[in-house]
Amino acid sequence: MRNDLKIAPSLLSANFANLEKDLDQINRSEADWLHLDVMDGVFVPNISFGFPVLKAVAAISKKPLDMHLMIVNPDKFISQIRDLGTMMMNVHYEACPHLHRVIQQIKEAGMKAAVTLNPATPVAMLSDIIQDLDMVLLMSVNPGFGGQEFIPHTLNKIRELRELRARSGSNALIEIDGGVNLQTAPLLSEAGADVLVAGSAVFKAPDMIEVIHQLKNA
Ligand SMILES: O=C(CO)[C@@H](O)[C@H](O)COP(=O)(O)O
Repeated sequence: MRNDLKIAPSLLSANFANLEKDLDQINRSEADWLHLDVMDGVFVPNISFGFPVLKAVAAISKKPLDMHLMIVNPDKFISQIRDLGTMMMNVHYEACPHLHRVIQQIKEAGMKAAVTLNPATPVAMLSDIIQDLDMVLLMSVNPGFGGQEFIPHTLNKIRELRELRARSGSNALIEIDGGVNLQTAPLLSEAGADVLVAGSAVFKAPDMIEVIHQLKNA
């Protein structure tokens, strides 16, 4: 069994009427990071939460913040994201025509930098940037909503990404987001994922702390 698999619960599936209670469970769990999905209604067909909520969450989260920006022009918000105490800033390949510049700006701001790929974007698109990345996030559903079904082709993409990573000498972690649960987590772990994001599998469970423990041991 691996002992290095990281779990990042996605707040999108939390009870927004009682965020403090849900965050207390995450704080007391074996979760490694807290995953925060910011949506703008333009890049994805949904709107989630913005800076007022992020500030309140950052103030009580004891887990490092893994910020997933599903927005156009994410470079406009780098300093505001950094000021929240963000550990990792994820931007979408599909949203950044000047990706190299954005990655450098994120790192200069003192955060780790990650690039996210939508399900239809090939891993090969990262061949000229992977050496600069701390992480690659592969979407295993189309971004915008929690509770969707896992796209099995993601398993092939993980294997391709591992090959690209090895060829380029990159240390980028591989994170998977969408449809992660107790059935898919062992497959993802075996394929070589380093970080699993789980929304509904965690926040809709009767015992969040126990589910996180089980995912961690997938
Ligand atoms: O980025 C997203 C959705 O766009 C995810 O982070 C979801 O929040 C994952 O939810 P589940 O598929 O685990 O319910």
